[in-house]
Amino acid sequence: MSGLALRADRVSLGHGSRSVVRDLSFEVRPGEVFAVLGASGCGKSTLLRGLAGLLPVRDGALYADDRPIVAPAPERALMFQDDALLPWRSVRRNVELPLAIRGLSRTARRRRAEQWLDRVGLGDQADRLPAQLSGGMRQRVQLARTLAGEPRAVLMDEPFGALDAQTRGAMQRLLADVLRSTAATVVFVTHDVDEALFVADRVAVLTPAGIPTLVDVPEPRDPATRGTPLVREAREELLAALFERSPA
Ligand SMILES: Nc1ncnc2c1ncn2[C@@H]1O[C@H](COP(=O)(O)OP(=O)(O)OP(=O)(O)O)[C@@H](O)[C@H]1O
Repeated sequence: MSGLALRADRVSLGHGSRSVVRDLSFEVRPGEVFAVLGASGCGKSTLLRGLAGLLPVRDGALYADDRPIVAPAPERALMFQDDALLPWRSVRRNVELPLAIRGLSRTARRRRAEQWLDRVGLGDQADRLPAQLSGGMRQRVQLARTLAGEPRAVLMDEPFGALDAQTRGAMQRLLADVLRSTAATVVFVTHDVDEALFVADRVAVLTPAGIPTLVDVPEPRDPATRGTPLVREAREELLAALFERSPA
């Protein structure tokens, strides 16, 4: 399984009569973790829905491996901030859901769900209901469910936005860890510059002009490099792009 190459070619997206994203172009390389930052309301979620195939493009095009994206597909999985688990199904049966859709046998589904729950540290919670878990644990179940389906691209919309700082840090480290074992391409929308600098290989700041500012992350997903001069420099660059000013 290889990660999908994703591409926006002068794409415009919107809601009703209103265009939100205009003339936007960028490429995400296979297997890359690509974070998207931008002012509130600039269209980050709209872009993610477009990449998921949930929102038709108005102009230009979005591509997955050079095929135009026109509808949702299991190879592109979306993970939200909101708790999207089914409350009446046990944790294990929630993780089994994408596997059932893919037609895996009952035994294979169960085995794969249990493996993924182990990987996110919830092997002993499989029989509980989502309401019996904390918010952080529920996000771990969502992560397991998203990755268990072996998508070639994972589209994450502020997945840790609702968590407290400590749980959020733990989730970022867990994500970095589990991504090592998948080849999936990840597009990660966040408000948090430091989160982007930790989880991503490259960060895009959406600007109204359509050409995002792109910043390479030095030593991604290595907690030891947080705060090093190179990372501080990348941080300054991102903040400058976000606030549309030149670096000091
Ligand atoms: N379903 C919808 N119908 C109508 N307008 C919408 C819809 N979803 C989003 N919008 C509008 O589109 C604009 C962009 O919204 P979007 O959620 O994509 O921005 P965002 O950058 O993700 O914002 P935030 O950082 O605050 O989450 C906003 O003005 C929003 O009100």
